[in-house]
Amino acid sequence: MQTTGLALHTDKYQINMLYAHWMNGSHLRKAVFEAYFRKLPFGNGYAVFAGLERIVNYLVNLRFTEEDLAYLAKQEENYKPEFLEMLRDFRFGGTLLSMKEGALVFPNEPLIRVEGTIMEAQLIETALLNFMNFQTLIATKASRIKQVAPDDILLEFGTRRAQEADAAIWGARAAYIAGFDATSNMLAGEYFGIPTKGTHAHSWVQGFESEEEAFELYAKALPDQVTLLVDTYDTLKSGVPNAIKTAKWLASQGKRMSSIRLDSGDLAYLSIQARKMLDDAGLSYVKIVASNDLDENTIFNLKAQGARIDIWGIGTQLITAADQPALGGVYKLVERQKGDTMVPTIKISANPEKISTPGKKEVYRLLSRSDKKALGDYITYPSETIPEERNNKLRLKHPLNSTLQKTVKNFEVMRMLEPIFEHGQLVYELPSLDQVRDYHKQQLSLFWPEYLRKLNPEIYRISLSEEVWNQRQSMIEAYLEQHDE
Ligand SMILES: Nc1ncnc2c1ncn2[C@@H]1O[C@H](COP(=O)(O)OP(=O)(O)OP(=O)(O)O)[C@@H](O)[C@H]1O
Ligand SMILES: O=P(O)(O)OC[C@H]1O[C@H](OP(=O)(O)OP(=O)(O)O)[C@H](O)[C@@H]1O
Ligand SMILES: O=C(O)c1cccnc1
Repeated sequence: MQTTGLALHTDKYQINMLYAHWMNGSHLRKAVFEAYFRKLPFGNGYAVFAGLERIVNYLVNLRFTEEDLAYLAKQEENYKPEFLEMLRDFRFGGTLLSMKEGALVFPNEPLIRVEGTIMEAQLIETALLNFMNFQTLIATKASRIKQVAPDDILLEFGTRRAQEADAAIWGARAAYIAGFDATSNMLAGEYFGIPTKGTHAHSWVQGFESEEEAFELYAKALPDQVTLLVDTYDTLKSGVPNAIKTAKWLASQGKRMSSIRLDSGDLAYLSIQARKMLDDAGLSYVKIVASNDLDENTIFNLKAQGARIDIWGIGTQLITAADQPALGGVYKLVERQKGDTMVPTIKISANPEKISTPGKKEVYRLLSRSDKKALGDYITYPSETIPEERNNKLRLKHPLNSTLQKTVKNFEVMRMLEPIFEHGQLVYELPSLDQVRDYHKQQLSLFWPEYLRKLNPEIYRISLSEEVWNQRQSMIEAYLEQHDE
């Protein structure tokens, strides 16, 4: 897993813009960018924010190596040597605020805010989105799977199908944040302390004269962790009976076999039959693991069919987010320096959903004082104050449609954007992975189940303060007036 030497993990257009700013003398002007996404993945009602640890590692180590500079010197753009000299001393000196990993997050709210020179804020766009988009996507997919099997054990098995090594490792971590229990990836276990689990493959069984012999040898070698894959030949006629023999032998040695694994066929039918066979043999403690292209929909269906599966091994569909393989997070300039002051900027688009919201912003989660449940997220300018007294009241405005309004009363506020870097100094202590998991659980507990269900969830409201809404509207109108023929 690469943590250094990532300065060129960026799009060429960023370097070209930095160069043009440098030529123009504007590279040290201040700028504020915000990262957000516009649409939730998988038709889910929320996303699970992840990627911050990777972003922090990247920013702490961000510098151009001699090899990077030599490579830049060879580009057809003919960057001047003085520019490359300036890059040699480059460090991230900006201020960054972010949602915490494990937070439930929603469309069109800032997830990360970066304030710094144009140079530093622009350079990092590509890597920051790369990390945030992938990890948030996988954490969200994992959270959907967790929603359908909240009390079962979930194992992440995706490495062989992941889009290369980093995706496997950070994907395993993202899945763990959202409630998976273990990963098969040993490197992810070593780096992050994620519990690791492993059974065996068909090749173990194929490698011996008989299935019975293979099971016996495996149990002898690893008597404390025996899970036998029972579908190499015939699950019910040979796999399960042979596993029962092995389990009984283990019991005679004072050991308990952990589980059997089903990896093909009708998993509902086979698990029900296998459960019965194990119970009849007095092996009710032996659990059933299932794998084979599973996702939240197959698991939900299998449960509806009464499948007796205790542990789910989930690979391809999770690690590649197969039903939606990208999260469309974007990074937009919201303020720029003009003379001695910062002014808001807007991006206009014919598509109203793509018009950005100007000015640097805060995100507050409003929680009902009576039941502590989330009422909506509220986006303000940092200078605004929110009424915090008892019986307080606030008018919420839909970001795109001013006629959609709602009044909320008697709420508490949770400030969502956490300071991570201040003028280049890391001011945030990265939590342990288990703290991130706990935070995610707390976040889930703030939401009514209507927002969390996997099919057609209730839409959670994100609202702009009156001030933000008016600023956005006046900039759109100013633009339209200017361009009115
Ligand atoms: N009872 C069931 N209801 C719904 N889906 C199921 C059920 N049992 C298995 N599945 C799913 O159906 C798909 C079956 O895939 P496929 O036909 O490729 O598997 P197979 O033929 O059983 O095994 P193999 O992987 O060896 O080809 C898998 O995604 C599996 O998880
Ligand atoms: O199905 P996934 O969710 O990706 O889970 C991981 C899969 O990887 C292994 O087999 P592999 O796919 O390598 O071979 P197989 O299809 O022949 O079982 C394992 O037996 C699972 O089926
Ligand atoms: O341990 C397992 O059973 C396993 C691990 C990765 C992929 N498939 C299965």
